[in-house]
Amino acid sequence: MLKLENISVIFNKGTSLEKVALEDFSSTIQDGDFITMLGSNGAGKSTLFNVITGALKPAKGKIFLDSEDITRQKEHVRARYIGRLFQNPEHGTAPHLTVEENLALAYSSGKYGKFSLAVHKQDRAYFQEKLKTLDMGLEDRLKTPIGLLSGGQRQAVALMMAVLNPPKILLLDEHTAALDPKSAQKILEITNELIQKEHMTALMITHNIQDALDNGNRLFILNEGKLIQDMDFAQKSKLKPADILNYYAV
Ligand SMILES: Nc1ncnc2c1ncn2[C@@H]1O[C@H](COP(=O)(O)OP(=O)(O)OP(=O)(O)O)[C@@H](O)[C@H]1O
Repeated sequence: MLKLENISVIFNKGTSLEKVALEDFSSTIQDGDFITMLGSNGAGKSTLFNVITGALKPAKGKIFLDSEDITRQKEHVRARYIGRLFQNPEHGTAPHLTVEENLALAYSSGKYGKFSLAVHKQDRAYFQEKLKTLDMGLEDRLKTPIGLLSGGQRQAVALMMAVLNPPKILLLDEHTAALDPKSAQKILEITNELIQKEHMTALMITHNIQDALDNGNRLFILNEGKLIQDMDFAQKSKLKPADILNYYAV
């Protein structure tokens, strides 16, 4: 369980550029929840992710993981149980390193406690087996520099890197937005499969209303730093994209 209690984030406090990015944000996220998140540009969605990962310290409020207060816990410590994927598949992968070296980097940090490019024989077999489940032929591209892959292929590897040591919490920050519709659909399918198989708790930011309605068991809508809607599966299942538009800032 991840509990956010009265979280506020204020940028440039006390200056003419002061911006309240999150205001008294509270929510309890249950284990196994897959929450899709919508909201206007600047609503505070990425800020919320930054608070969860520890990249940003809130001005006010507390975060609990189960019963542990992690508000002051450093980002690198939280990285052991939080995975994050970004819009741009280039973010989080090293273009000049091969597919297997990128996977080794991600895997070694969790398994051996330090980053290493060395690809152990048994790990190579494990990477191949994992890539095969993507059904994109990537198991035959282990020696290809990742920068030579297409955006969709690269995002699939990035997703695999994020879950090689399955995190408790997976944060998806518009991770299909830069992909063509077919690749985006494929990555979403794989995302759903991995979340279920590894029993992860996930939050997914998207600007695609249909994707927000079709995926997950819960929907957050943010506006001006506040959680203005928190819908369960039954509530969101009744909605059509047009209904959601009413919640956007004009
Ligand atoms: N480092 C920062 N310094 C100052 N202001 C910031 C900073 N980061 C975010 N903001 C501001 O905080 C507000 C929330 O930004 P945030 O990136 O969380 O929005 P978002 O909902 O993710 O938007 P988008 O959909 O455009 O990605 C915005 O007004 C943004 O300009």
